[in-house]
Amino acid sequence: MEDHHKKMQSDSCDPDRPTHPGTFPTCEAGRSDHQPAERSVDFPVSVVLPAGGTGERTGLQTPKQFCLFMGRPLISYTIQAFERVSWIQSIVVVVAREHMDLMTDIVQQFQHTKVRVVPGGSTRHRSIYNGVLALGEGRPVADKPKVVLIHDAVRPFVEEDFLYKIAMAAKEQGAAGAIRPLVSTVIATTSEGYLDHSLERAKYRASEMPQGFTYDVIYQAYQKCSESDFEFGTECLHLALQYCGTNAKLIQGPPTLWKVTYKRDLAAAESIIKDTLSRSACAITGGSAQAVTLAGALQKAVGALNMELAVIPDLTGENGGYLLKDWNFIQVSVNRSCLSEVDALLTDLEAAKQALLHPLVVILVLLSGSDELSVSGRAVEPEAIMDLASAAKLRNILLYGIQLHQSKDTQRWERSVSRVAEITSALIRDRSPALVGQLLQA
Ligand SMILES: Nc1ccn([C@@H]2O[C@H](COP(=O)(O)OP(=O)(O)OP(=O)(O)O)[C@@H](O)[C@H]2O)c(=O)n1
Ligand SMILES: O=P(O)(O)OC[C@@H](O)[C@@H](O)[C@@H](O)CO
Repeated sequence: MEDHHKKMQSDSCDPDRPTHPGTFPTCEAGRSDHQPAERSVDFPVSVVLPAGGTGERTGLQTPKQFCLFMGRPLISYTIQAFERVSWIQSIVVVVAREHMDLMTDIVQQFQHTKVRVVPGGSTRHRSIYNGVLALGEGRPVADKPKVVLIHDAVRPFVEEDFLYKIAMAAKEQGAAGAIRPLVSTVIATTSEGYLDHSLERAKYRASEMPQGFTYDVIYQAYQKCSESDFEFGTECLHLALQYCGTNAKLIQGPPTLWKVTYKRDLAAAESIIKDTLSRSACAITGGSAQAVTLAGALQKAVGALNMELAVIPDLTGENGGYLLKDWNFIQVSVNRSCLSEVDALLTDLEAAKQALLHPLVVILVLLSGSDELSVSGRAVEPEAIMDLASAAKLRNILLYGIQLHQSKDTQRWERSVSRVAEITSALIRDRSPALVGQLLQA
């Protein structure tokens, strides 16, 4: 993680770790071909993302929702998780007044759609209420959402499937909420700090997010609740029951619904998202027999490292879809035009805008000692790769090089391919800035 944006305090979200550029997707995105089944929702659904807190429990100056993971703030991933859902019409992000400009910049920088930014309040409930009011103010009843999903902005790992369940239950029941089994037992303490009693854990659940409400229920609940509720309350479902007599439907959600609260959660979130980025890659061979053979061997070797490798000759026709599916590309080359092939790939990637939301990895795997290459007689100049990599970095693309040597000795060849696979996997997983532009030897 790293500190956000020029406007924020100069504070790294994780002073122990170097900051590095780049961005990454919402965890559930994985590959953008990971498209959940299209669902039809025949009523308008809007979202309120409370993001007006200070993140005090992280111990950082920068509020956790603005902490950067490879160049992109946490809240941008949460927004994307909702933006990708076709049946969600609008998203209201509620931030502290002093962060309104920052949040507007984030919306513009990462080209978020459907998003409105409104000022929060001194407590979470006040912020949520401001968001609910923003959904309805100045709009005729017909334009108000039927269902409002409320979700902490610091819970970036949310899937469409579960949002659908909550939205449908909220429509039917008036209110619905995510729950998870308790990990620890809940106890009550005496004023002197001794045990008063403990609750039977099996009878209780942790209330998580997202929650869903019909607009009328959540609006009325906030209209009727007390100042004490606004000041000290933490549970919207309770307000629906207390002030609207609406008993929320409770739905057990996946463990990924957890809330980023402490500093360790930031590290966990980054690790999960980096893992999502690293699960697949696309090898482009140019069609040459030697490159296809090498790519096939590489596909098998990275498969053993739990990475899925698609092998295609080029990115024309249907294969162009890979530009929008993947974030890791391996240009397998055996001839002297390898840098022009890489340059063409970089141009295609920039046109596809995949690097807007997260850093792309491009690895040139260069087979030297092959017939074509020996004919050209020219090895690739490391400086040329570095120059290309410097230009790519400006487009949020991390370019690396790996060179291996053709060998007729089967064992030596297999060892080389295995090393290429290990280096490739490490480069994709770590996205290290230090190795950008290097031509590593396998
Ligand atoms: N006045 C507030 C307080 C909190 N929140 C939001 O409510 C969500 C859950 O709250 P929490 O995890 O408590 O966030 P913080 O209040 O920022 O954390 P802390 O209590 O550690 O300061 C967060 O997205 C937070 O930004 C909000 O919109 N307005
Ligand atoms: O109390 P915090 O503001 O840290 O977090 C809010 C949580 O309490 C809330 O998200 C769930 O418990 C569901 O209401």
